[in-house]
Amino acid sequence: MIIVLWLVVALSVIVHWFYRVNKEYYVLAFFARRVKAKEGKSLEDLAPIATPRFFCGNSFDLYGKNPAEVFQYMRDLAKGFGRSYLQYGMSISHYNVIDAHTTESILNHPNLITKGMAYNFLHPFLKTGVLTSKAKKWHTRRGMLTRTFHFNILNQFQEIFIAESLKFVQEFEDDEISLVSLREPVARFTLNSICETAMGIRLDEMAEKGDRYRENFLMIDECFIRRLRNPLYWGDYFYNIFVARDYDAALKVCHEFSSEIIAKRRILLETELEYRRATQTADDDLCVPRGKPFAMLDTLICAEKDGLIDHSGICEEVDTLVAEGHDTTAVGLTFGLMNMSIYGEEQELCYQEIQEHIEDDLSNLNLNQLSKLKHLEYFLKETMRLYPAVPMLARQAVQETELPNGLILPKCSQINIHVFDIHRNPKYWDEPEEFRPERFLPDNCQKRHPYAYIPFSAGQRNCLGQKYAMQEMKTLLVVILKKFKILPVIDPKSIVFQTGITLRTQNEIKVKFVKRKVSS
Ligand code: HEM
Repeated sequence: MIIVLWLVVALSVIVHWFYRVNKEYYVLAFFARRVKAKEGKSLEDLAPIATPRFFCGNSFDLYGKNPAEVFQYMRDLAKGFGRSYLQYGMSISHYNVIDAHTTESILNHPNLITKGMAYNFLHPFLKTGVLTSKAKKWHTRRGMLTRTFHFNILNQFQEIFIAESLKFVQEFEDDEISLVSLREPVARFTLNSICETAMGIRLDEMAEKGDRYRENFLMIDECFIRRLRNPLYWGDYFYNIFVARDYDAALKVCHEFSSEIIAKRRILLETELEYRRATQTADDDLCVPRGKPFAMLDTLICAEKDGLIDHSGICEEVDTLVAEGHDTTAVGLTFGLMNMSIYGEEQELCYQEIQEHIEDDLSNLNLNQLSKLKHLEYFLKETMRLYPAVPMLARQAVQETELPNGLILPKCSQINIHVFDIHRNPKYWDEPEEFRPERFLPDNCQKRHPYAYIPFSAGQRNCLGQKYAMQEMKTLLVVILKKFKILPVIDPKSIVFQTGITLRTQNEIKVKFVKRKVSS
């Protein structure tokens, strides 16, 4: 009897304690500190909480799901709530944002510049380069790289984009009709382009190594999603014990590829600098581009000579630029070509515009001429609306942070900005699933919230390569459209998306290239 009494007392103490603690913490999610609402506001009105799948808050909601199911799960939550919502898992609160107003306040908030936890999953690959680094390191690296995306430098890259685009079409020129599975040739084009422009190295002699890099890059993508789905692998401890070794070989291939590029460029740059020293005038700065294309990598090597970065820092940035610079544009081009095939009338408009502004002899094609292709620009923008290469951005609160909407995020809160859902949110887009490039005519953009369209993110940590990306994508499309008519093979409704580092699909995206008749 006494034991039962003691048990009842102990139970009431626990329940009482549980209740008290639970006001601050979401106990079942392993003590996740709760998000609060500013006085006078209701938390439920500001952000509903997603119902957990298991008893530990939302910790295991993604567990056991395949990449397509993870993608669909996030879309279902966004559709179900129709507004930004909260989750609690593994002692952390997660704020999922699907509206433009909140996105604007987050991307411009001084406390929210640090990237979210998901970027830690990229550390074994990219370490802490500009994409993943924080605080002062990020600031220095960002400053260093920003100058390398200057208009004059991008204009010098045009010759390379044209040459690589011609190489791309050459593969299909012998046949009247080619059935093209886009992933491989498009990713080869974008990898060749980033290596030759930003790194100053042609992959011709390293073609086989480039192929292996791309294969192994996909393995790293698989590792990313494996960590995302299983919260036990969010931290490094269990990841290092149970998972890391499965990806050692893939990481080694990718790191060796970038190291070889750096070693080759060091030799080429030294030869170039020796020549410059011999012909130097009094006010010449050796490390400022003069006439010849100056690779972005050269800026980093020169900064190393000034003690601003070391060899491992250069490796981080090369890994980041090669990965980010080839994979994202490959996604954009794949969906761009798919949309050209599906929307024949839009393709024809782009083709007519190209014929009007761009000569068949492409040697004079430059940035000014590309800027005349307005319809092509709207076409690409609409493609990136429906198929954003980076479907989710993540940030974390380095300290307790109050947002303008009245939500108070505790320290370490994770913020996921679901670009995919914002881009299809009916609040900003009429019939969001429809492909309509005219949405981007200047008049049609005026009334839209500027953060309803953020394929390149926005604010301080926006994409450094967005002009580069548009230039590269437009050039390949110009060259392809001049040579081929593109016909559809797949129905866009059949596409099964997958979560990955960038937007992935379960199905192969294919089109048909039909040779255009040469007009006499
Ligand atoms: C269609 C092509 C591209 C898309 C859609 C895209 C998108 C993005 C987005 C959304 C971010 C922000 C990521 C975040 O906040 O977490 C980003 C960052 C970045 N992008 Fe891109 N990108 C593209 C192409 C490129 C290219 C070609 C390069 C380089 C040549 C590049 C270099 C970078 C870098 C260095 C960052 C990190 C910026 C920072 O954190 O300060 N991107 N990109």
